[in-house]
Amino acid sequence: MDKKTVQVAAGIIRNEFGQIYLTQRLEGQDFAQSLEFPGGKVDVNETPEQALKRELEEEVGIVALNPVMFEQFVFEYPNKIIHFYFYLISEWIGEPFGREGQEGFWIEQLDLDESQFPPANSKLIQRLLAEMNC
Ligand SMILES: Nc1nc2c([nH]c(=O)n2[C@H]2C[C@H](O)[C@@H](COP(=O)(O)OP(=O)(O)OP(=O)(O)O)O2)c(=O)[nH]1
Ligand SMILES: [Mg+2]
Repeated sequence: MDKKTVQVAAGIIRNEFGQIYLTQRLEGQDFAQSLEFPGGKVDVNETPEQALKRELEEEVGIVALNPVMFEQFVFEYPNKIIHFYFYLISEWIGEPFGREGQEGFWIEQLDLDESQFPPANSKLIQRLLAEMNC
């Protein structure tokens, strides 16, 4: 059977101190306990940016302002293919929190650790780390 392809939009929420807001995936979700950039699947009739804004309200309770496309890529998992849209969010309304009961916290960009994320995130994490080393 062909693998299904889904689109996922997620936000790299970065504050004025250069810290990034991460959440931890919940038990029962795929990649449970992995860290993630908040976000989720793009619904039908939705653009990735609309999905991003909806997911960030639902998951971490913020209204994202002026999201900037950071990276898009396709990653093939054993059971599905995901087209990712990662946006950088530097402006928002509200204070992010784990609105669905998940853990959430701020981390220094330099302290990102790809081993704590799902495999699809590796290159993105490397890019964010490299930004800090130039
Ligand atoms: N949000 C997010 N998802 C990621 C990241 N890395 C990664 O591989 N994923 C995968 C995990 C999931 O298979 C998929 C995102 O789907 P999701 O479970 O967040 O979707 P959703 O919020 O719409 O949740 P649901 O309603 O389907 O439960 O992308 C990431 O950094 N952020
Ligand atoms: Mg999600």
